[in-house]
Amino acid sequence: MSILLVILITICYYFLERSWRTSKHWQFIKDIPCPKAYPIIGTLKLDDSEGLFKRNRSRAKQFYPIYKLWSFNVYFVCPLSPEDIELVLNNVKHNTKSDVYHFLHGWLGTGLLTSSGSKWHKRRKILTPAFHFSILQQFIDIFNQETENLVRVLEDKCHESYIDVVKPITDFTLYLIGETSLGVKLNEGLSSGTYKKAVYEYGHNITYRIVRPWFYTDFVYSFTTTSKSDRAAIEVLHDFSTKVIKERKKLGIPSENVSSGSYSGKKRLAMLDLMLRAENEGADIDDEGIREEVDTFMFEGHDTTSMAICYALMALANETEIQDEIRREIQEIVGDSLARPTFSNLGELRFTERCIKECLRLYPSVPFISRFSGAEIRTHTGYTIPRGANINVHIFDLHRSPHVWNNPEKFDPDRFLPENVSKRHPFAYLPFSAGPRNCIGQRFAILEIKAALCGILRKFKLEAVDKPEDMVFKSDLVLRPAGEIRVKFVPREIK
Ligand code: HEM
Repeated sequence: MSILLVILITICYYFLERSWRTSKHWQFIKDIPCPKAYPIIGTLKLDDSEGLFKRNRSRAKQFYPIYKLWSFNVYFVCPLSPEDIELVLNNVKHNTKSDVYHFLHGWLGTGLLTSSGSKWHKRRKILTPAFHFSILQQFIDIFNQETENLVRVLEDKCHESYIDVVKPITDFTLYLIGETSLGVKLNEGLSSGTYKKAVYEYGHNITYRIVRPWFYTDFVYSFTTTSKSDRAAIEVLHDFSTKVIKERKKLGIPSENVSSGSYSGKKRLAMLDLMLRAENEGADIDDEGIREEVDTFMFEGHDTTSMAICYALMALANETEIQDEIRREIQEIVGDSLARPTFSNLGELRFTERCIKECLRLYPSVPFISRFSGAEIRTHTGYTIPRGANINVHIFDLHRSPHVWNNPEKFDPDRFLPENVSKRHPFAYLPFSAGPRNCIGQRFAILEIKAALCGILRKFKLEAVDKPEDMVFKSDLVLRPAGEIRVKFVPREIK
């Protein structure tokens, strides 16, 4: 019996391997370099999230400018040079997200981040006005108010030898996205702690699934304990977003105040209000669609900025001169009093902005994105990526590539002086991605990070506890640390 089973398995293996090796896809990608591969399982490694993060970094070093990964009949091509990445991101033909985004559908449905085709196009058109300059300007008071609340939380804890900044900063960014884009106070009655826990759980499970191609099919995956934990997380996440929408609806559908240049020519509204009014006016969005976008924006709008601020605090604690220079700029533009920065003050903080850009280079909150090629791509390195390929863009590797950046590990905000930017390839720096599917919230994010740094650096001197070279990351939906992000906060005398 067991001999028969071995023969059967061997025959299956033989035919699987043969059909993959003779497939059209393999003919295109076979010459693209790849790590050591075995029959059938290919380059498969059952890494945990820390291991996967580390392994991807060493693959990028070893295989610049391009490599592939494959296992069974699933494969990913990973271009690493700005020239090849531009071919992928700057072409509407490759606008569709790859197979791995499918793992987010249970939570985010097909909202703006995960949708494609005409659905994505219509939603992007509805939502773009929610990030207009005039809307951001209206948010400045909320940014300042929440920053003051955050500073109070840090003051309460600053006698300790360090603060793990992840919790207070994530609360800050979550409350901020709630109050601005969603128009709801998340710190009042809604339990954001369970929401954050569910986000971590879901992200963790995605890495587990990514490295196991036999779980790419929903049916097979649905029998796993990880899938059970996904379902529990989704229940919490959807319960939270449903309550947010309910809270907002209690305040009534936004009125039809006439003004120009916005969705259907009316007054500019923040994200959730805009969608509620769009639904009310018969636009192509229903309750389910609104929930998808609330889930998408609540996640994209808080976890990304939270990580950006946390790493910025850690990096600046290790760069005392640069920290002082930012403080001098804030003092000059906003003043040394407790005066709240205005919208235009924040715009004028040019050195601070260069530092934020440098933080996002070294610590891109979204370290990895992925696309589905809608047409053949002839790379600059002479390979052809076939139509229908999953293409991974590792932003983290691009930003730390010695082929692209001099002394890439060094913190140097001067890289973002206009004269230096103009010497670089436009796709060398992509914290917010680029092309038609770039980040819709990037101006919001920069403004938020500036407001937070302005409030914190005026009140505290940051001292290093964790060093950049000691940071251990894990593969997740955002650039998450494996442990804490520790910074010492020393109160300053403010005149
Ligand atoms: C430092 C902060 C942020 C970073 C680094 C960041 C980065 C990115 C990146 C790299 C993408 C492309 C994702 C992909 O192609 O799969 C993206 C898309 C997106 N981001 Fe952000 N993001 C940030 C903040 C925000 C904020 C504050 C919001 C909302 C308020 C937001 C909402 C979105 C949405 C909805 C998309 C999908 C856009 C589309 O496909 O049309 N992001 N972001």
